[in-house]
Amino acid sequence: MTDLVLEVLRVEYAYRRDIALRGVSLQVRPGEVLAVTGPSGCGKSTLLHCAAGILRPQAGTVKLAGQDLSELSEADRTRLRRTKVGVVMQFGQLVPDLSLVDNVALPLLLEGHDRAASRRAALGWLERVGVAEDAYAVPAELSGGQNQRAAVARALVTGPAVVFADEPTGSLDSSAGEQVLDLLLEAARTGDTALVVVTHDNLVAAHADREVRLRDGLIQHEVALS
Ligand SMILES: Nc1ncnc2c1ncn2[C@@H]1O[C@H](COP(=O)(O)OP(=O)(O)OP(=O)(O)O)[C@@H](O)[C@H]1O
Repeated sequence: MTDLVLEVLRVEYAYRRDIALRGVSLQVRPGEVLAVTGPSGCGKSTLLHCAAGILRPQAGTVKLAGQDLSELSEADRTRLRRTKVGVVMQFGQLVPDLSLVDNVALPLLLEGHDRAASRRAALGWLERVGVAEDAYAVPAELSGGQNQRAAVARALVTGPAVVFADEPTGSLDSSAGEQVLDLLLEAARTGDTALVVVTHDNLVAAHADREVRLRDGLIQHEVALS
């Protein structure tokens, strides 16, 4: 039994002729915070999408919560993503027509939980991230910081094994960014949810346990930070 929540082994990914990853390997333990850094275009987002099971690498393997993604059917991959993975993107990417509470309840509803229980859990998470008073507003009525807090709540509501965050503070001012970062770090420190965060933000990287720096689709170096 391996004590790893994520294992990426010699992963390669190309968008037609544009090679984004040239054989990247990394491992993440439960509750660990890994920052993925590097210059624009080096492959950070592609790595995150491969690790989260959103993109299928052309070579190499990704094991998420002990399961080799290449051995799963599309339906099983989707199910694993829904139950074990939370995702936070730079601009929240909430469903625009749904209120915050319905956005956060959505992953639970998709898993077949009943509506009342899903909404109760969603409200609880909106409270924890500090936007409960905005629960019935739609994203366009709220600030980027409020939306991003709700996106964090949506990522955590299923109790995932790992949260993948792509520049989660990139669209926020520094105070809103720090609050969102604190919420993600708290989930890692207290809930054993690992966090893999792509970032250009030195503050985010400084809070990680480890930093993996990419360059031209390869790991340039890996640093233990704590
Ligand atoms: N959908 C796509 N189609 C074609 N090429 C792509 C696509 N997405 C990314 N690429 C290319 O793959 C390479 C890696 O891109 P990726 O977005 O993973 O890098 P990144 O490090 O996350 O960049 P940034 O910091 O600017 O977000 C780049 O050369 C990019 O142009």
